[in-house]
Amino acid sequence: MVKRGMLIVLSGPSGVGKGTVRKALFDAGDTDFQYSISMTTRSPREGERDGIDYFFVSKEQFEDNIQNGKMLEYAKYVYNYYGTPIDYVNATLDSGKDVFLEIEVNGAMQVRANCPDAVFVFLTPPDLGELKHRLVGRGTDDMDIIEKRIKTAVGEIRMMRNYDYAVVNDEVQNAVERIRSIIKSERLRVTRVMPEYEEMLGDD
Ligand SMILES: Nc1ncnc2c1ncn2[C@@H]1O[C@H](COP(=O)(O)OP(=O)(O)OP(=O)(O)O)[C@@H](O)[C@H]1O
Ligand SMILES: Nc1nc2c(ncn2[C@@H]2O[C@H](COP(=O)(O)O)[C@@H](O)[C@H]2O)c(=O)[nH]1
Repeated sequence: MVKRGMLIVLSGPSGVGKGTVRKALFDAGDTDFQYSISMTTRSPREGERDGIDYFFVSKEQFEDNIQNGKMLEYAKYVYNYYGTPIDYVNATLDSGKDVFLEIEVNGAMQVRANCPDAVFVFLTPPDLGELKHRLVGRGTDDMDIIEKRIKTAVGEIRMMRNYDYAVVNDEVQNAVERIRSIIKSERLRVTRVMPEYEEMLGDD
């Protein structure tokens, strides 16, 4: 029987650096996670491509997907829907591959309720001043949206207590190393390793 893959969920406020850290981790090439592309009703930013950065859909299409049970989780975040298509995640985990989700906190808590074996990592900024600096520096959002994202961030950081691990993104490489060591120890979790021994020992 194929051993089901590991599901890792990376959350943290907008602008903390989730995408940057995830790309650095993937680019290093020593982990083999499959990135789950999210669906959103947000308009594409300059340079973003449909089916690569997100699946960009209308509000009606997104709500249809919710009604038809096609989302593993979803949330409304600063005027738009964001969510994880369920079929890709299930098919990939069933094939034995590991899956990486990069999502906000309300969606992550839905995953927590439905996927107890998943690993939950919260990426934190060194402080709120630095978070704002990163959001402004990224140059993708108007100032009123940035203010809303910062305001939302305060509540999101309070949710950190519901995660398994907290990782500070001070330097990208440090954050990557911390996540790498979390993955390494999670692979040794007894509940993940035990089924192999149960198979080896048989029924007695
Ligand atoms: N450790 C870091 N030090 C300084 N700048 C960083 C660091 N990590 C990321 N950044 C910068 O912060 C900005 C936001 O990063 P990124 O887009 O990866 O955040 P995010 O958490 O994925 O945001 P969102 O949730 O909105 O997609 C980018 O300009 C990125 O280059
Ligand atoms: N609950 C979910 N949140 C998601 C998903 N994909 C992205 N996100 C989060 O939304 C905000 C805003 O993203 P942005 O691209 O507009 O900056 C950010 O926190 C993302 O992590 C998802 O599938 N589900």
